[in-house]
Amino acid sequence: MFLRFEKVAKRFGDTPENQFEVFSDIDIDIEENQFVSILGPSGCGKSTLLSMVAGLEGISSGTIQLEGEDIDRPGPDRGMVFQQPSLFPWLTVRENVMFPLKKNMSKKEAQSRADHFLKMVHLSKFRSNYTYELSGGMQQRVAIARALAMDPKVLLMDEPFGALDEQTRHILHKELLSIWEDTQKTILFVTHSIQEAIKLSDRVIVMGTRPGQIIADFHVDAPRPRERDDEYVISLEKQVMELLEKEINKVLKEELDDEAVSTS
Ligand SMILES: Nc1ncnc2c1ncn2[C@@H]1O[C@H](COP(=O)(O)OP(=O)(O)OP(=O)(O)O)[C@@H](O)[C@H]1O
Repeated sequence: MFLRFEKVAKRFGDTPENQFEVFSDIDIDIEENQFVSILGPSGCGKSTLLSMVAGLEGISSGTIQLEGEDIDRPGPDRGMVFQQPSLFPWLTVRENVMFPLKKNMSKKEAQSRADHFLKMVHLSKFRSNYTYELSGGMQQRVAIARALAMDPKVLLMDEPFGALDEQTRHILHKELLSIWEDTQKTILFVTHSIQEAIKLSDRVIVMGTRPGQIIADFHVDAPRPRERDDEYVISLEKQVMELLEKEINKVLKEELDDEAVSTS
């Protein structure tokens, strides 16, 4: 299997008294080139799971393997895109994309690689601009180009379009799908949007909470581009919504109960 999660658990806290388990027994098998989204109520551990694949967060027990190798640290085979593009404002667009490349190749090679990926995200004209001169959507495209330029095997995206307006998000959905088709990357994509997950992905994994676990794994069996008024899409949206609503209500109820105890 290309990317395999086996009995993965995450606990925070360093003493038995303050330890809490975000999730346990997470098993997921992801094939190469698959586009997989992860949905779930706030706090169920979506970002933590992605950070563990990135090697930024330790694994408490279980294993995550990429092509049979245990993941235990960050590496160039995994590229991450966050909700905030986190670019260097003192560098130009091109220099931002070149930045992580310079360690492994000559300046000339890094430049030509950066230009290739800036073309892919339609930002060639802006390569000499500073990133603060760009809109939020354009900055996110720079972050995507930067992650792709490292030629990772897996692209990890944590709510990459969450802070963007609907129109920009729509454009970037189209761009991301076209990049995915061209580059054949495996994508793991965290989102809060059911529509976004169904529109983009081959699979939609739904996480529940308390305890964190996988409660559903939908294979989206519809050709792209997917229209929102397509009957299949509507029915899948409804199924996912019902599941998520139950989980969100569970979280709300626990939070209200906790509040009642702490104020009584
Ligand atoms: N470094 C940390 N130390 C302690 N607890 C943490 C740490 N990082 C995350 N948590 C906790 O772990 C749980 C899962 O957090 P995480 O951010 O992964 O959830 P999420 O599903 O991505 O949430 P959201 O949808 O709101 O972004 C939360 O209760 C959070 O408070």
